[in-house]
Amino acid sequence: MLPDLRTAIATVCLSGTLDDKLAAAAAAGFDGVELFENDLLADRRGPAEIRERCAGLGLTIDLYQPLRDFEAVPPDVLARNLRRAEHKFDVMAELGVQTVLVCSSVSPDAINDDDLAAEQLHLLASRAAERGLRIAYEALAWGRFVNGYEHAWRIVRRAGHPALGVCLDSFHILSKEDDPRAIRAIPGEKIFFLQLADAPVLPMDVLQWSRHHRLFPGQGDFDLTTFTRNVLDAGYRGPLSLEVFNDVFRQADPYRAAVDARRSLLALQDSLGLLDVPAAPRATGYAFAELVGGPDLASLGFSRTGVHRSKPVELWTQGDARVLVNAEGEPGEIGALGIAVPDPAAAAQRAKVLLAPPLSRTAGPGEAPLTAIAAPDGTHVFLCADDDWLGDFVPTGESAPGAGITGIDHVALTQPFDNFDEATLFYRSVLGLEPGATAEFAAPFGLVRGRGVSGGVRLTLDAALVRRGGWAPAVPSPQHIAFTCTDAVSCAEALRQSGARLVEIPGNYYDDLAARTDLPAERVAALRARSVLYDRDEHGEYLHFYTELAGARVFFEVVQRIGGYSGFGVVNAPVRMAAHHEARRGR
Ligand SMILES: O=C(O)c1ccc(O)c(O)c1
Ligand SMILES: [Mg+2]
Repeated sequence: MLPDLRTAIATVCLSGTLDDKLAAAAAAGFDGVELFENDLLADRRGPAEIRERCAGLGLTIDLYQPLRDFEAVPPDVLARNLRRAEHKFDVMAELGVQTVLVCSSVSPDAINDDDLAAEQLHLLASRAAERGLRIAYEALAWGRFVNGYEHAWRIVRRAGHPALGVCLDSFHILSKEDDPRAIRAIPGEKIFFLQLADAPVLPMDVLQWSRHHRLFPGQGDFDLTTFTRNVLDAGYRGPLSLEVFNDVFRQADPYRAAVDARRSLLALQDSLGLLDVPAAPRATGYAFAELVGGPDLASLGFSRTGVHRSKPVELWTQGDARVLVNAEGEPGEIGALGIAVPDPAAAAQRAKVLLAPPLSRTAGPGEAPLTAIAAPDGTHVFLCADDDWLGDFVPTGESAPGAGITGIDHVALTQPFDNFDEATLFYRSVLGLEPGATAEFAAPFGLVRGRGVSGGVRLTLDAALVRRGGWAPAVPSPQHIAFTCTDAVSCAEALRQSGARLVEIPGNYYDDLAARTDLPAERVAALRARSVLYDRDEHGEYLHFYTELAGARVFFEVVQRIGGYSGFGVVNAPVRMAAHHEARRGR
């Protein structure tokens, strides 16, 4: 039997007043909350009223937090701390919450003495037990003397009180690279609470890292699956609770952030085998990419091979590259992606369980029923079987010779910065695309962060880290479709001949390329003559070139992968961005 674990979220994760947070947590389907003390203090309602409000929303209060700087102090400080704790116990009784979090002391009053810490926590636990309450002791990674979970557990064991246990927080444990396997040595009933947070690995001060950069599970670099499995192996059956301090989430619409949060726990439960959901689809490629408005595809060698039976949509093809051009909507952006999956119904069921917003679509008579969901950036994602959907297009019989484009390599979707991590988790959990390393590069208008996600299809997500003032272009950053070819130099040559508008790359780029690589001079000359960019990694090479902007928000790339090159030519992005800006402004 799979344990049916409850899910909770700390109110500190979400934006707004306490009521905004509670309503959002309930709407996203959480079972409970960790009530952060400051959220209570700022609320006009008394604890009993807040308890009622939570009950009305179907939420339990699973933890009251935090009680700070309690243990291992001189007698006069202890007396003050007990008085403070008694007051909190009164509040907890009214709130109907049983467990309070005590985080390891950071106080200058604290003494480095485990026996004293154990003795004072024992005293606190016995006061709590008199009221039917319990104490969960958590090692903060920056605790003055106690900053590792094994140390906190030693103190709890030494104290030996049934109302005293540990709270395990994945951030404090994984940020220090502590081995989570030792968690299995803790009896499950002594793990009173489990807090989950992911984070990008950042070599920085751990307190700052924790307070600004935590992420929901699946969005960062930590292995939450192995971590949580260890906790469950120990016998813990309490809630899976998110405690994520993040500057962006704290300003985001709490309803949206709560859904993102809940999706992260559903995906984690799935990775642990605890969720009844179809496995992530194994995408087999792009069925199509859909552009809104009409950029010129003929000059790229595409043929208009079909027109939709009932909608103002044309099908343009070249090799296996299929682009739909939709006449309806804001011109010049990527409106939709068609992803080919072996079992669209199963993929749709998974998307539903993982809270992907469904899009209602009307299929005309005889047309293929396609499931579509909305990605966080608004892109419509169609889950397609084989080529069924092609039957919705009436063939035109048109066929141009083509320019050597053979398929779709990747689609690059620019994200609003605030949705970057949400988008990564969406594509990862709903579609089973694995994120690659995050790269940052200096573009003409500031730092850009980018990340590929891939598995059967490749996508890149990028976002400007900040956008301020009126100097940077007001138009949203462009998106692009990258096509594959087998010979980038000859493809660029052919497209140039046929009048395609390709980006011209400055000579400085090639001078530098010759200086930093061992490429033969003729090869550099051939790249230079056609403005083809170059990159390589330990697996292979990447040759690529770009079209000018073909609408307000879109351009095309053509790429040739040689060997097992797995990147996206990110090093070359700033050169391309400068060229696009120049063209937009009028050289
Ligand atoms: O940053 C903090 O102070 C803090 C408080 C409570 C926690 O559970 C925690 O992990 C961190
Ligand atoms: Mg914590």
